[in-house]
Amino acid sequence: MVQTSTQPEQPMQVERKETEVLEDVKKKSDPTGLPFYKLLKYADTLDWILMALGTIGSVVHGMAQPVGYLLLGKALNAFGSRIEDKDGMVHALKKVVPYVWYMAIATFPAGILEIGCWMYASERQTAWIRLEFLRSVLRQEIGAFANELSSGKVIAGISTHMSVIQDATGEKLGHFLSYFATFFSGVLIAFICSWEVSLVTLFVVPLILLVGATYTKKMNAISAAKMIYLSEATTVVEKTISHIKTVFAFVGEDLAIKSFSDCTDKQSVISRGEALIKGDGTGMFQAVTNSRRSSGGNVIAAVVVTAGRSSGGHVIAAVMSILFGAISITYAAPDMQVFNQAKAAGNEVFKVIRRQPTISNASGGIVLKEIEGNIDIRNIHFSYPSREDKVILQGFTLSIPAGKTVALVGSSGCGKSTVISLVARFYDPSKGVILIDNHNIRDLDLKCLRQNNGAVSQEPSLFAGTIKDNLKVGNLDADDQQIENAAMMANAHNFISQLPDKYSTEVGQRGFQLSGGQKQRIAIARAVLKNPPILLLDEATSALDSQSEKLVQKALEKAMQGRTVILIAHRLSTIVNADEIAVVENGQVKETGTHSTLLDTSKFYNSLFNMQNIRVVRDKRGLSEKGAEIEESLREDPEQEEHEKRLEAVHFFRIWFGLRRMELLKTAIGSIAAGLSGISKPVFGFFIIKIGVAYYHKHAKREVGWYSIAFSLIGLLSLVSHILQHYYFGVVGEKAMTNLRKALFSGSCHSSTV
Ligand SMILES: Nc1ncnc2c1ncn2[C@@H]1O[C@H](COP(=O)(O)OP(=O)(O)OP(=O)(O)O)[C@@H](O)[C@H]1O
Repeated sequence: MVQTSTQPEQPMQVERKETEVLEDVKKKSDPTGLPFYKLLKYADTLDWILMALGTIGSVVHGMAQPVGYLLLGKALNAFGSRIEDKDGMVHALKKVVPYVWYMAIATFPAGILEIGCWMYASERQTAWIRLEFLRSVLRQEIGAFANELSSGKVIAGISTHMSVIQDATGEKLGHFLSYFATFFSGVLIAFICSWEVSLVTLFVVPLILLVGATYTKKMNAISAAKMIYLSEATTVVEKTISHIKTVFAFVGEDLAIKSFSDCTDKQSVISRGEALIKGDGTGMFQAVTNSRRSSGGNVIAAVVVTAGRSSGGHVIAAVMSILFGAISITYAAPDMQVFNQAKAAGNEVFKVIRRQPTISNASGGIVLKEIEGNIDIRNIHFSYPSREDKVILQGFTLSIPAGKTVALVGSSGCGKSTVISLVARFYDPSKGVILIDNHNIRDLDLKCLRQNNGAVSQEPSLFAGTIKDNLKVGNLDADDQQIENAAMMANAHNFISQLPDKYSTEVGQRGFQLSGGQKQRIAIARAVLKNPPILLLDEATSALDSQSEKLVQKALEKAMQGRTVILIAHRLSTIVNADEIAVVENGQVKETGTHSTLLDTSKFYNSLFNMQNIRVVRDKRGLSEKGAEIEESLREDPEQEEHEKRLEAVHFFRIWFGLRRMELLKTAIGSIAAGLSGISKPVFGFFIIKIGVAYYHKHAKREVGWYSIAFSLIGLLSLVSHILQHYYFGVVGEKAMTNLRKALFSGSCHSSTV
């Protein structure tokens, strides 16, 4: 059973076994990803300059640490070699102190350059990628949106994926370079201080790289899969919210939450693996670097010092520079994870950017100055790309002379709307041609074709914004008078004038705050404002009551005058005046004629007419539009606001209270482990100083040996604590996120019913 917010106390049972999900991961993830440099594809000259400055900042910032160890080594020498001579010690220290100041002064602007330049450059580049992504999405053919470009994928692409790319190509890249600068400058300084000790210490580096490579490979696959599951979860949310009324009407909240939970559960399973790999990886890094600090390396250092080949301070500087250089590479490991995520995200995003639409709306093709509106549909065969086996049109032929109105009738699903989609060239037929003014529409410029088509569809689609914004979609240059005239023609002006803000009234997401009939009248007004020679009306009056329908019908008749119209309507009253009516059956035009001729010749048309005469009598009883309905829906409810605030608070606390006792125990263990990991660092520092000073003592080798054993034990403890810290916090963090997502999602699903 899947946990929902209504049953938060029930344990989440992950139905899929871990192996099953990881198999899925292998199938879904593209192990190659996108080469990282391709993420910088949109960098212009200014970006490259910013990145160069950022690199300088990162390198200087990164070098500060080993330079600091060098200075520490020099200070230790000043102490160690002049323990009895205080004046000499102070004199030697005075030589070192100015360099400490220089270093401090240099790191300040370096830090600013590192963060500022990288962040600004990545911000600029992702703005371009976002734009290209959106351009590409809007260039695609309609068919692509059924599958490849689902709304969830597009939203995840433009938001989640983009912020991962921005993070990786900005701040994280700066940090990454800084860590590597620490490593390389550390190695250089170490060799200058003592090449013998450096060589021994360097043995640790291949091990670190091996651990790093294994870690990166595993994280790669996981990052890609997480992206996919995140997109899936986003799609579920988008689908539910965009059809929230239907979800409520069919009590589909629990089903929606279950689908969402399935996605987040898969993500949880992956995240558990991720946390383990992260813990193992970080712990191994620590173990490998600490292994060098153990007895063997330090004893060799003691030999070098007692043999007089180097000073104690320089040996300490050499060891610390290489080790902390290697540790800084371990700090770069989480950045590498972000790079992997960015490569996976980039892969998804650039796939969309590179996608070539089968019907391109990029300029090209014949631009007709004026379209008369003769439409000739010849022997069209068509099936939808997502269901190629189901043939919708097979030999559909119809001629519509300019200025005439042809109505299509036929049983539901026979392909009437499909014909309209083909005339607007949302799809291309597999066989046959559609000619407009004797030009194959494939040869016409797509924008020109669509600018000359005005469509009002079965489901009028309005954008969030004002009524005026929505009307202006038809003609961006229209003035207020033209807008009002179009609204009058569509019988929309009256109800718009009664709204509180008239034409400036917000219609809400997808016109949520308007009734179906009002939305449809705005869509008609929008098409009228466009003033196209060809009108495609697909059930344009379907959402209107009989009284409004009559008024709109009159308006449409006016609007249809002088234009070529393809009209689809189930209500015959809408089509009786059409110049020609075509009866569609089995993807073909079976009969044509006027209303009166078809009543005699077509059995289908005749029975449709008789059926509707009965219904019209019934319909008349119940239908009436409530003018005040909208004002009511536009009014804000203070109690609702208060309730929402309370819900917000509840959902926030639910993130933590939703965690069961086991998770709290894990948090406690993770916290203790994190505390130990943190403590281990100053303890290491303490022993390093102890070892450094021991080099100057009589029994240097023995003392250094003991300290080194203590060092190894702390190293082991640090390994275990890092693994536990990352694993438990990773698991609990993911659980808390899952709880939050579910609480938010179920909150929005249930909010109207609570
Ligand atoms: N985007 C799509 N992908 C796959 N199949 C589709 C798509 N749109 C419609 N169809 C299918 O194509 C067939 C014809 O649909 P169409 O909308 O053209 O029918 P219609 O005659 O306009 O129906 P109605 O009168 O109910 O609106 C239907 O079987 C429908 O399921």
